[in-house]
Amino acid sequence: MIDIRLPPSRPGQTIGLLGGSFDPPHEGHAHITREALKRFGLDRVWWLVSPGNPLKAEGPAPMARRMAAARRIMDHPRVDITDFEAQIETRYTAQTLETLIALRPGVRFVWLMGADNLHQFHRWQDWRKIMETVPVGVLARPGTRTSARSSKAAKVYDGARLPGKRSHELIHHAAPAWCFINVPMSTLSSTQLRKAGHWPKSSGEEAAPQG
Ligand SMILES: Nc1ncnc2c1ncn2[C@@H]1O[C@H](COP(=O)(O)OP(=O)(O)OP(=O)(O)O)[C@@H](O)[C@H]1O
Ligand SMILES: O=C(O)c1ccc[n+]([C@@H]2O[C@H](COP(=O)([O-])O)[C@@H](O)[C@H]2O)c1
Repeated sequence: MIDIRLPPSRPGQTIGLLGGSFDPPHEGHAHITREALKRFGLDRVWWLVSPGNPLKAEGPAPMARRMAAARRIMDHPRVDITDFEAQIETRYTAQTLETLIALRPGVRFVWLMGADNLHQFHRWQDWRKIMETVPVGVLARPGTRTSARSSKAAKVYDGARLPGKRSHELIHHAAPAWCFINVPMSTLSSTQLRKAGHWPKSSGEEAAPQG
C-alpha cells in the first residue's frame, strides 16, 4: 500500500478542487480560487497540480517547480496545494475523483474549472461520470462565456444547471449539478506568460508578474 499524502479535511467539509497544469501558476488562478471560496461558500480549495493534461501535446515543467511556484502565488489559509495525482499516477479527473472520494468519505467535493474547460469538457475521459459524481462550479473567463454555455456538456446537462445567483446552493445539490458564475475576469493565462518569457523551460527561479 503506497503512502498517500493529502491535505487535512473533516467529514462534512466542502472542498473545491481546482485541477490545473499551473505551468506557470498565476494571479488568475488565485483570483478564481478566492471567488470560488466566496461564491460557492466552500470551506477550502485544493489545487491539484496535474502531472500533465491528457489533451495537451506538450508536457509541463517539472512537478516540483510548479508546486513551489503555486505555493508562492497562492498563500491563503483556506487553500492547499497537492501533487495527489502524481502520487496516484493518474492524469484523468474521473480517476482522481474516484480515489479522493474513497480516501475521504464524508467530504463534499466540488470540481472547479474555468469556462474554457467547460467548452471542451466532453473530450475528457468519462466526462459524464465526472458530472454525475460531483457538483461542478464553472468560472467565467475572457472570451469563453458564449462557447462554454453552448458546449456539449452544457447542453447535455442543461437540466442540472443552477443559475449563477444561486451559486451558494451548489454544494447542497447531488450530482449532476453545475453552476456558471460571472466573476470579475482576469485575462491572465499560462500560455501568455510562457510566450512572454516569464517561465523559461530550463530555469530554476522565476517570477511570474501579478495583475
Ligand atoms: N484567467 C483565468 N480565468 C478563469 N479561469 C482560469 C484563468 N486561468 C486559468 N483558469 C482555470 O484554471 C484552471 C487551471 O488552468 P491552467 O493551469 O491550464 O492555466 P491556463 O492559464 O489556462 O494555462 P494554459 O494557457 O497553459 O492553458 C483551468 O480550469 C482554467 O480554466
Ligand atoms: O480527465 C481528463 O480526460 C482531462 C482532460 C483534460 C483536462 N483534465 C484536467 O483539467 C484540469 C485543467 O487542465 P489545464 O491543463 O487546463 O490546467 C487538470 O486537472 C487536468 O488534469 C482532465
